[in-house]
Amino acid sequence: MSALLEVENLSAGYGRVGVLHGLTLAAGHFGNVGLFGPNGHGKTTLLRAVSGLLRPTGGRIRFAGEDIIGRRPRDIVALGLIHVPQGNRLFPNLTIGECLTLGAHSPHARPHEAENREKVLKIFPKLGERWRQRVRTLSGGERQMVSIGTALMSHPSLLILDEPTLGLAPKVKDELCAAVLDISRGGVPLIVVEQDVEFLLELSGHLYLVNHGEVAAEIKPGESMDHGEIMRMYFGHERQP
Ligand SMILES: Nc1ncnc2c1ncn2[C@@H]1O[C@H](COP(=O)(O)OP(=O)(O)OP(=O)(O)O)[C@@H](O)[C@H]1O
Repeated sequence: MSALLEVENLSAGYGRVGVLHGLTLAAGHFGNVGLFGPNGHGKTTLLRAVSGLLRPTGGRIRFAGEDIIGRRPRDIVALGLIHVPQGNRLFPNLTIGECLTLGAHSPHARPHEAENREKVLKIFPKLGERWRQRVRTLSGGERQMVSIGTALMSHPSLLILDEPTLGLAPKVKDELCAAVLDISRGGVPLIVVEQDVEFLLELSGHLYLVNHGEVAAEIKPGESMDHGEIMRMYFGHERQP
């Protein structure tokens, strides 16, 4: 089966500082993909290049069979590749309802607005209960639900989540992880960056370790590496990142 997203020999960076050095990976052919690795080694840079927010200096990115390097982010969104970046990027004065409606703005998403709204409110019932509440008054966990809900309204064929549980309290994190698993069961393939490898293993059997701007290791479905083995690969010995 050919991959939905193919990244080949990708180089990218900021000014004269190179961050990605010939990174190659594929996603969307075995289901979900998990990315992990030390902080500052290029995961976010990779995702920004894939979604058109950063122009790579070399290599190829293909999505659904099309070369997407040089395309505008909004054209990449129109192809169904949706990226939820790290941190709070919502408009603070919009209500939850307005954010979700904005998510369905593109011509590709509009025909599916009602069906996607129903899905989002099933996954995150709280968003329906708080429909008219402004984003600036929401907790971190609730904002993350709005971000992911808005992305689902964009009718993704591949959804990228960059550290969706960053900075959340354990109980809220568990709720959000359960919602992400729910989304994946609904048939949308995911690429998820997370430091919590246990969660990534629950989500996917296909993981990439990104280190120094390259793929340092790939764990393919069926290789069934356990958490301890992955930690040894990561650190040379067993411990949490
Ligand atoms: N806008 C920017 N300008 C200059 N350097 C940047 C910029 N954004 C990121 N970098 C640098 O690029 C390198 C890779 O950062 P990146 O955010 O891709 O790493 P990461 O693996 O996603 O880390 P984390 O897990 O902490 O999010 C870091 O050294 C970072 O300081």
